[in-house]
Amino acid sequence: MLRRLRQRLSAKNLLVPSRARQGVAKLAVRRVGHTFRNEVVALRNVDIDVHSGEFVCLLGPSGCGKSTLLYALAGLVKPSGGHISLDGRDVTGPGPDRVLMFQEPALFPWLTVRQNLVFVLRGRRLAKADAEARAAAFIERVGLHGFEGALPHELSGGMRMRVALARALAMDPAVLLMDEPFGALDAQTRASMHDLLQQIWMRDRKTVVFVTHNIREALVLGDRVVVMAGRPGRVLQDLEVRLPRPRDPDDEALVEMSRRIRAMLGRAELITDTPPPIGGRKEVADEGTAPGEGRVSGGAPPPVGAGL
Ligand SMILES: Nc1ncnc2c1ncn2[C@@H]1O[C@H](COP(=O)(O)OP(=O)(O)OP(=O)(O)O)[C@@H](O)[C@H]1O
Repeated sequence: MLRRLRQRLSAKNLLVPSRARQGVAKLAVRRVGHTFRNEVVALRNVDIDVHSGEFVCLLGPSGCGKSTLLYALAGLVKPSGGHISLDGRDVTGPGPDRVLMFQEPALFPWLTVRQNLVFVLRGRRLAKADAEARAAAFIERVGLHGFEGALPHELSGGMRMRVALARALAMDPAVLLMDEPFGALDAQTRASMHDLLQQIWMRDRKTVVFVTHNIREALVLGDRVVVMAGRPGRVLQDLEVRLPRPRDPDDEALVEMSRRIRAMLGRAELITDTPPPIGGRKEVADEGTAPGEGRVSGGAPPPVGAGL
């Protein structure tokens, strides 16, 4: 009882509403809205600032507009309202300052690990020797030393994702945009990718926007977790995670935080413009809990007394 209370109190101090920060944001999202085919309101009035060196997770159930927002940041979707700027310049399309990573590593199957990296670096006009050296450094960084000559089909799913991460980092974008990149990996491989990404981020402090529907993944990785809800897609809360790194998904405070976010999402389910789609939808997962526990599904009653 006392332990639970202590957990709750510490989670309350470690997960707080984000404060407005001084200085120009690296990425500024202002009143962004997007409607598909004049009928699906994927985003409404979204305001987010991402500062240099921040790791921001966009968290929410399927269909709440996370990917639409990420693609708008990438310049692949032109929002129907509002605007987005990067380093003070309007985002009007894709550019080399942003690299987007998907669940699929999207490697060239006929090229080796080294060649996959060198190819994109040469495409960015790096001299051959520089591209080779940079590729070698980033292959080492993701723990694939010794696999430079391997073809993608000779690697496991986790190793292929490491190659995709090495390639994205080697391009040195101003912002790395990640769309559920570890969603297709098994739990153990995903945990090792979380460790790797945390380790790399602690060293490089790259600006990252990471989409997920997994609450613990967001809390393990994010400096901030922007909690979104659907129908229409909107920001519910922008939270700062004050847990020290590296983070453990089974840390008691983190588990308590995930309960609070799940409760918040449960309450938001009851406040929507339109009914949920027929046939249900992907739930927000709170990994590490027993089956059925820790998930938000359509219309679930909100847990009591877990408000932020
Ligand atoms: N090209 C499109 N045309 C029409 N509607 C779309 C299109 N892309 C997305 N939508 C709709 O916009 C809404 C937001 O979709 P989006 O993919 O951004 O959500 P999401 O939160 O990323 O979901 P998921 O986690 O399942 O990827 C959904 O209702 C979706 O059906």
